[in-house]
Amino acid sequence: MAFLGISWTTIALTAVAGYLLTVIVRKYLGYRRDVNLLCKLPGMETEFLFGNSRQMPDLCEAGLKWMRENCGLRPRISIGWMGPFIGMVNVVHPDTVKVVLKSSIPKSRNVYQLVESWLGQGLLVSNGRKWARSRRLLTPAFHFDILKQYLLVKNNAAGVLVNKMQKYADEGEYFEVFSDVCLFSLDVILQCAFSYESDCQNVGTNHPYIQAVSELNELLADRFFKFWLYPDFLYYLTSKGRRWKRACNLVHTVAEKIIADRKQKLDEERCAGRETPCRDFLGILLTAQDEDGTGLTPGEIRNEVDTFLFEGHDTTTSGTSWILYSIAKYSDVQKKLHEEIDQVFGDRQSEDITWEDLSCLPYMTMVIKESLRLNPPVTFIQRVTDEPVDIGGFRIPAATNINIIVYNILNNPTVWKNSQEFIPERFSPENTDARDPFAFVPFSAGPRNCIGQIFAMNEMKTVVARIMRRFWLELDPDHVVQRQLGAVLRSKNGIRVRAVPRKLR
Ligand code: HEM
Repeated sequence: MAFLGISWTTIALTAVAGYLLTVIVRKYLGYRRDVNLLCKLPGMETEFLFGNSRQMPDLCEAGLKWMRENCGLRPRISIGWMGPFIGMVNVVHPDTVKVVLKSSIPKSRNVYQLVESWLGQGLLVSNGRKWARSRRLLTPAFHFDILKQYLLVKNNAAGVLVNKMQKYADEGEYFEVFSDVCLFSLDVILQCAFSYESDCQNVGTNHPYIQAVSELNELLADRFFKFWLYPDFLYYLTSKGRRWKRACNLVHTVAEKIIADRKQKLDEERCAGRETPCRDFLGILLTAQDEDGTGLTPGEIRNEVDTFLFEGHDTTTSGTSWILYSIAKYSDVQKKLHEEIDQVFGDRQSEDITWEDLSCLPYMTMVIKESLRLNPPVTFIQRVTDEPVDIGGFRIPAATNINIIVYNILNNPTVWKNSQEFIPERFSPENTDARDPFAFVPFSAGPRNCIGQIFAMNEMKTVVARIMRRFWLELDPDHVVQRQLGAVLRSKNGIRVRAVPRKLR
């Protein structure tokens, strides 16, 4: 069969080829239009084929300096190119950050997919309706009444840390802060999230569950900067990918067992008519329900428990460690802190921090905020536009990655005068009032802000107050601390301090 002498097969193939060509041309024109829009943004010179991807000197002090310098040159918005084709918009000023954080622009798959095999579609990773439902069901777990009862856990865990520090102090030794603070934070979150008494502060890093979590953190930081290992199927072919899988399995098995045990207990209580309202995080997760009575599935509960463990442990470790570092570095700040603590404690014997104490520590709160500003645990957040959006006077096309560079926002020299100086008074009420709230975003802001912000602030205040009650901290003068970017901001070579009992000074 033929039409005007041309076979139907030829006609069909020509039509398909024409259609494909049209699609390709339209895609290309769309791509050119988007690139032209992005090219209007200020940016650094690019390198052939590599774009700007090879220009950051390192992930330590030199890299941070480079980030600050670039922010000084382009203090609102800029474009960076990963290779020749992928444009990334960087927002570093309250005016531009605000547009992104206040919106519902979703999280980018690029970065968050790396943790999906561990955390699943938990609160940190999910988007849209799934995220909104989880956020609504989980918010009651952070009600003040619940946070109040966590204070006992935090005090007990801080007591273990302080006693450890006492031993170092008795021997007059400098010790590395980060690892002990990490065990403390893990102890707190394991008890609060899982009701899991791990004794990890005494067992140390040998506990299999703790080893697996710290291995996952280490592997995540390593993979984060190796974008060629982003596809899971490639990563799992490597030995690190196989280690990641093993560690994920172990963490999931432990979490599932704890959840099952707790569920069984709840069922038994219910059958025996001894049911009491659930006041803790895991209990709330197990009993949370939508209006139609649907609760979270076992998989969803595990994802949330894993999410809170991850978000609630490494971040507070980083935050607390950098606070202790700043206190040890600035002796005038430390003196003022001691004065405030002494006033709050009066002649009380107990070293426990009460709920009321937490709101009577204004200077400590300023010190914590200033430390979070200079050394934010989370340095970077990523979103991807789902439709065109206007930011800072520029049209940003759909499907563009937006980097909210938290570190640069908090160190932006056009927003923070003498930005590299440690000045807690920046956060006094009179200095805060005039500042745009989106200038200070260590916990992010807007609908996807940190749900654990108050939990974290309470934890940091409690442990720092307990340490300040007993000790004077000094930095090891022979140890130069090197900051390092990763899943959180940590120290490449640790933070070494000496704790001197205050009564001996
Ligand atoms: C100093 C400590 C902390 C800092 C600096 C911090 C910072 C942040 C930041 C910047 C985000 C936004 C991340 C993004 O958009 O990708 C976030 C989200 C989140 N944080 Fe925190 N965080 C801290 C402690 C905690 C704690 C203790 C918990 C839990 C107990 C927690 C749970 C979460 C969760 C679940 C999210 C996702 C919220 C959502 O998307 O709805 N964080 N945190």
